[in-house]
Amino acid sequence: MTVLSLTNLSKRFGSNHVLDGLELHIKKSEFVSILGPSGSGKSTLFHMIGGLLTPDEGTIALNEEKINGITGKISYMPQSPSLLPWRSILDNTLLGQELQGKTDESRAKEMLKVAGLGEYLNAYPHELSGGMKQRAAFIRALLSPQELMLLDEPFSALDELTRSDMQQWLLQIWEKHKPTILFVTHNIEEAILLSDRIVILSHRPAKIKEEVIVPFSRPRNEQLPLSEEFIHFRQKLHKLLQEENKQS
Ligand SMILES: Nc1ncnc2c1ncn2[C@@H]1O[C@H](COP(=O)(O)OP(=O)(O)OP(=O)(O)O)[C@@H](O)[C@H]1O
Repeated sequence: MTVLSLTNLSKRFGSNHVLDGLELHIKKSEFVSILGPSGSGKSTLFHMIGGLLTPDEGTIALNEEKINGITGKISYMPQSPSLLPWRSILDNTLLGQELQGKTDESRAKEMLKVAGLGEYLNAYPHELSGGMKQRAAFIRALLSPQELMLLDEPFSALDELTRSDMQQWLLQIWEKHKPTILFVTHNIEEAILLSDRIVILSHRPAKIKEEVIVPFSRPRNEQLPLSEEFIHFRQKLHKLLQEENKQS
Protein backbone atom coordinates (compact mmCIF):
# COMPACT_ATOMS: atom_id res chain seq x y z
CA MET A 1 0.00 0.00 0.00
CA THR A 2 1.37 3.42 -0.94
CA VAL A 3 1.44 5.87 1.95
CA LEU A 4 3.11 8.86 0.33
CA SER A 5 2.95 9.84 -3.34
CA LEU A 6 4.88 12.78 -4.73
CA THR A 7 3.85 13.42 -8.31
CA ASN A 8 5.57 15.84 -10.65
CA LEU A 9 6.69 18.18 -7.83
CA SER A 10 8.36 21.43 -8.80
CA LYS A 11 9.49 24.37 -6.68
CA ARG A 12 11.21 27.67 -7.43
CA PHE A 13 12.32 30.46 -5.13
CA GLY A 14 12.34 33.42 -7.54
CA SER A 15 14.82 32.50 -10.26
CA ASN A 16 16.24 29.64 -8.19
CA HIS A 17 14.71 26.49 -9.66
CA VAL A 18 15.08 23.97 -6.82
CA LEU A 19 12.94 20.93 -7.65
CA ASP A 20 11.87 19.89 -11.12
CA GLY A 21 9.20 17.26 -11.70
CA LEU A 22 10.14 15.08 -8.75
CA GLU A 23 8.34 11.75 -8.51
CA LEU A 24 8.50 9.46 -5.47
CA HIS A 25 6.19 6.83 -3.96
CA ILE A 26 6.66 5.30 -0.52
CA LYS A 27 4.95 2.15 0.68
CA LYS A 28 3.69 1.42 4.17
CA SER A 29 6.49 0.37 6.54
CA GLU A 30 9.18 1.26 4.02
CA PHE A 31 12.37 3.00 5.17
CA VAL A 32 13.53 5.28 2.36
CA SER A 33 16.58 7.56 2.52
CA ILE A 34 17.32 10.58 0.38
CA LEU A 35 20.89 11.40 -0.55
CA GLY A 36 21.75 14.43 -2.61
CA PRO A 37 24.28 17.20 -3.12
CA SER A 38 24.23 20.08 -0.66
CA GLY A 39 21.56 22.57 -1.66
CA SER A 40 19.74 20.15 -3.94
CA GLY A 41 16.46 20.77 -2.15
CA LYS A 42 16.13 17.99 0.44
CA SER A 43 14.91 20.28 3.22
CA THR A 44 12.66 22.12 0.77
CA LEU A 45 11.13 18.78 -0.14
CA PHE A 46 10.54 17.95 3.54
CA HIS A 47 9.01 21.36 4.16
CA MET A 48 6.63 20.77 1.29
CA ILE A 49 5.62 17.30 2.52
CA GLY A 50 5.07 18.83 5.97
CA GLY A 51 2.88 21.54 4.46
CA LEU A 52 5.13 24.47 5.43
CA LEU A 53 5.79 25.23 1.76
CA THR A 54 3.53 24.62 -1.20
CA PRO A 55 4.82 23.22 -4.48
CA ASP A 56 4.49 25.37 -7.61
CA GLU A 57 3.38 22.30 -9.49
CA GLY A 58 2.53 18.73 -8.63
CA THR A 59 0.75 16.81 -5.92
CA ILE A 60 1.66 15.52 -2.47
CA ALA A 61 -0.73 12.76 -1.43
CA LEU A 62 -0.88 10.90 1.86
CA ASN A 63 -2.96 7.74 1.63
CA GLU A 64 -4.38 9.15 -1.61
CA GLU A 65 -5.51 12.40 0.05
CA LYS A 66 -3.97 15.54 -1.42
CA ILE A 67 -2.12 17.42 1.34
CA ASN A 68 -0.41 20.26 -0.56
CA GLY A 69 0.08 23.11 1.95
CA ILE A 70 -1.59 21.23 4.84
CA THR A 71 0.33 20.92 8.11
CA GLY A 72 -0.09 18.35 10.90
CA LYS A 73 -0.37 15.30 8.66
CA ILE A 74 3.09 13.88 9.17
CA SER A 75 5.44 13.56 12.10
CA TYR A 76 8.69 15.43 11.67
CA MET A 77 11.98 15.13 13.50
CA PRO A 78 14.53 17.83 12.76
CA GLN A 79 18.34 17.80 13.11
CA SER A 80 18.24 19.18 16.64
CA PRO A 81 15.94 17.32 19.05
CA SER A 82 13.85 20.49 19.74
CA LEU A 83 12.55 19.30 23.10
CA LEU A 84 10.74 21.94 25.14
CA PRO A 85 13.13 22.88 28.00
CA TRP A 86 10.35 23.51 30.52
CA ARG A 87 8.71 20.10 30.06
CA SER A 88 9.95 16.82 31.53
CA ILE A 89 11.18 14.10 29.18
CA LEU A 90 7.94 12.16 29.62
CA ASP A 91 5.83 15.26 28.93
CA ASN A 92 7.96 16.06 25.89
CA THR A 93 7.32 12.64 24.39
CA LEU A 94 3.56 13.08 24.92
CA LEU A 95 3.48 16.39 23.05
CA GLY A 96 2.66 14.98 19.61
CA GLN A 97 -0.24 13.00 21.08
CA GLU A 98 -1.49 15.98 23.12
CA LEU A 99 -1.78 18.06 19.98
CA GLN A 100 -4.09 15.37 18.62
CA GLY A 101 -6.09 15.26 21.86
CA LYS A 102 -5.29 11.77 23.19
CA THR A 103 -2.29 10.59 25.24
CA ASP A 104 -1.07 7.15 26.20
CA GLU A 105 1.28 7.72 29.12
CA SER A 106 1.95 4.07 29.91
CA ARG A 107 3.07 3.38 26.33
CA ALA A 108 5.35 6.44 26.43
CA LYS A 109 6.88 5.27 29.72
CA GLU A 110 7.40 1.79 28.33
CA MET A 111 9.14 3.11 25.21
CA LEU A 112 11.31 5.47 27.22
CA LYS A 113 12.36 2.54 29.41
CA VAL A 114 13.27 0.45 26.37
CA ALA A 115 15.28 3.42 25.11
CA GLY A 116 17.30 3.45 28.34
CA LEU A 117 15.56 6.58 29.59
CA GLY A 118 13.50 4.95 32.33
CA GLU A 119 15.36 6.86 35.02
CA TYR A 120 14.88 10.18 33.24
CA LEU A 121 11.09 10.32 32.88
CA ASN A 122 10.89 13.35 35.16
CA ALA A 123 14.23 14.89 34.16
CA TYR A 124 14.45 17.99 31.96
CA PRO A 125 16.16 18.09 28.56
CA HIS A 126 19.26 19.94 29.83
CA GLU A 127 20.01 16.96 32.11
CA LEU A 128 20.35 14.57 29.15
CA SER A 129 23.20 13.91 26.68
CA GLY A 130 22.77 14.61 22.94
CA GLY A 131 22.03 10.97 22.11
CA MET A 132 19.49 10.68 24.94
CA LYS A 133 17.69 13.80 23.74
CA GLN A 134 17.56 12.39 20.21
CA ARG A 135 16.06 9.16 21.51
CA ALA A 136 13.40 11.10 23.43
CA ALA A 137 12.62 13.20 20.33
CA PHE A 138 12.41 10.06 18.24
CA ILE A 139 10.00 8.44 20.69
CA ARG A 140 7.86 11.59 20.58
CA ALA A 141 7.72 11.26 16.78
CA LEU A 142 7.00 7.54 17.01
CA LEU A 143 4.16 8.08 19.49
CA SER A 144 2.54 10.75 17.36
CA PRO A 145 -0.48 9.37 15.55
CA GLN A 146 0.72 10.36 12.08
CA GLU A 147 1.65 7.43 9.91
CA LEU A 148 4.65 8.92 8.13
CA MET A 149 7.84 10.08 9.87
CA LEU A 150 10.23 12.52 8.22
CA LEU A 151 13.69 12.47 9.77
CA ASP A 152 15.96 15.29 8.62
CA GLU A 153 19.57 14.34 9.41
CA PRO A 154 18.63 13.38 12.97
CA PHE A 155 22.11 12.15 13.91
CA SER A 156 24.28 14.76 12.21
CA ALA A 157 25.09 16.64 15.43
CA LEU A 158 26.15 13.53 17.33
CA ASP A 159 29.68 12.22 17.78
CA GLU A 160 30.68 9.09 15.84
CA LEU A 161 30.11 6.54 18.61
CA THR A 162 26.78 7.98 19.75
CA ARG A 163 25.70 8.11 16.12
CA SER A 164 26.53 4.45 15.67
CA ASP A 165 24.61 3.56 18.86
CA MET A 166 21.64 5.57 17.64
CA GLN A 167 21.69 3.82 14.26
CA GLN A 168 21.59 0.43 15.97
CA TRP A 169 18.83 1.64 18.26
CA LEU A 170 16.81 2.95 15.31
CA LEU A 171 17.27 -0.36 13.47
CA GLN A 172 15.85 -2.24 16.44
CA ILE A 173 12.95 0.17 16.88
CA TRP A 174 12.16 -0.01 13.19
CA GLU A 175 12.19 -3.85 13.25
CA LYS A 176 9.73 -3.77 16.13
CA HIS A 177 7.27 -1.04 15.08
CA LYS A 178 7.86 -0.84 11.29
CA PRO A 179 7.00 2.85 10.93
CA THR A 180 7.06 4.38 7.45
CA ILE A 181 10.15 6.60 7.37
CA LEU A 182 11.58 9.10 4.95
CA PHE A 183 15.09 9.95 6.06
CA VAL A 184 17.53 12.61 4.88
CA THR A 185 21.23 12.09 5.47
CA HIS A 186 24.58 13.09 3.98
CA ASN A 187 26.08 9.85 5.21
CA ILE A 188 26.06 7.08 2.57
CA GLU A 189 26.91 4.35 5.06
CA GLU A 190 24.08 5.39 7.35
CA ALA A 191 21.63 5.39 4.43
CA ILE A 192 22.63 1.86 3.41
CA LEU A 193 22.61 0.51 6.94
CA LEU A 194 19.12 1.80 7.73
CA SER A 195 17.12 1.81 4.49
CA ASP A 196 15.15 -0.47 2.24
CA ARG A 197 15.57 1.94 -0.64
CA ILE A 198 17.80 4.94 -1.37
CA VAL A 199 16.83 7.84 -3.58
CA ILE A 200 19.61 9.94 -5.06
CA LEU A 201 18.73 13.48 -6.05
CA SER A 202 20.44 15.25 -8.92
CA HIS A 203 22.01 18.71 -8.63
CA ARG A 204 19.63 21.70 -8.80
CA PRO A 205 16.97 21.77 -10.21
CA ALA A 206 16.69 18.39 -8.55
CA LYS A 207 14.90 15.35 -9.82
CA ILE A 208 15.47 11.77 -8.92
CA LYS A 209 18.72 10.66 -10.49
CA GLU A 210 18.50 7.08 -9.33
CA GLU A 211 16.60 4.83 -6.94
CA VAL A 212 18.37 1.79 -5.55
CA ILE A 213 17.05 -1.08 -3.50
CA VAL A 214 19.42 -1.89 -0.63
CA PRO A 215 20.41 -5.52 -1.21
CA PHE A 216 21.08 -6.48 2.41
CA SER A 217 18.69 -8.58 4.47
CA ARG A 218 17.43 -7.60 7.90
CA PRO A 219 18.07 -7.63 10.77
CA ARG A 220 21.25 -5.65 10.14
CA ASN A 221 23.98 -4.98 12.64
CA GLU A 222 27.17 -2.96 13.04
CA GLN A 223 29.23 -5.70 11.37
CA LEU A 224 27.49 -5.21 8.01
CA PRO A 225 29.52 -2.11 6.95
CA LEU A 226 32.69 -4.20 7.26
CA SER A 227 31.60 -6.68 4.58
CA GLU A 228 32.97 -6.57 1.05
CA GLU A 229 29.49 -6.37 -0.48
CA PHE A 230 28.66 -3.36 1.66
CA ILE A 231 31.88 -1.59 0.70
CA HIS A 232 31.22 -2.19 -3.01
CA PHE A 233 27.68 -0.93 -2.74
CA ARG A 234 28.84 2.16 -0.84
CA GLN A 235 31.40 2.88 -3.56
CA LYS A 236 28.72 2.64 -6.22
CA LEU A 237 26.53 5.20 -4.41
CA HIS A 238 29.53 7.40 -3.72
CA LYS A 239 30.28 7.54 -7.44
CA LEU A 240 26.69 8.44 -8.29
CA LEU A 241 26.72 11.26 -5.74
CA GLN A 242 30.11 12.50 -6.81
CA GLU A 243 28.86 12.94 -10.39
CA GLU A 244 26.09 15.22 -9.07
CA ASN A 245 28.35 17.15 -6.70
CA LYS A 246 30.68 18.01 -9.57
CA GLN A 247 27.80 19.56 -11.48
CA SER A 248 26.30 21.52 -8.59
N1 LIG B 1 12.59 29.79 2.12
C1 LIG B 1 13.47 29.91 1.12
N2 LIG B 1 13.55 31.04 0.39
C2 LIG B 1 14.41 31.15 -0.65
N3 LIG B 1 15.29 30.19 -1.02
C3 LIG B 1 15.27 29.04 -0.32
C4 LIG B 1 14.38 28.84 0.78
N4 LIG B 1 14.59 27.59 1.28
C5 LIG B 1 15.57 27.04 0.53
N5 LIG B 1 15.97 27.92 -0.43
C6 LIG B 1 16.99 27.65 -1.46
O1 LIG B 1 16.63 26.40 -2.04
C7 LIG B 1 17.82 25.64 -2.36
C8 LIG B 1 17.72 24.27 -1.71
O2 LIG B 1 17.85 24.43 -0.31
P1 LIG B 1 17.62 23.22 0.71
O3 LIG B 1 17.91 23.74 2.07
O4 LIG B 1 16.28 22.62 0.45
O5 LIG B 1 18.74 22.19 0.23
P2 LIG B 1 19.32 20.90 1.00
O6 LIG B 1 19.47 19.86 -0.06
O7 LIG B 1 18.47 20.58 2.16
O8 LIG B 1 20.73 21.42 1.46
P3 LIG B 1 21.74 20.80 2.56
O9 LIG B 1 22.09 19.43 2.05
O10 LIG B 1 22.91 21.73 2.50
O11 LIG B 1 21.03 20.80 3.88
C9 LIG B 1 19.00 26.48 -1.90
O12 LIG B 1 19.49 27.18 -3.03
C10 LIG B 1 18.39 27.42 -0.88
O13 LIG B 1 19.09 28.63 -0.86
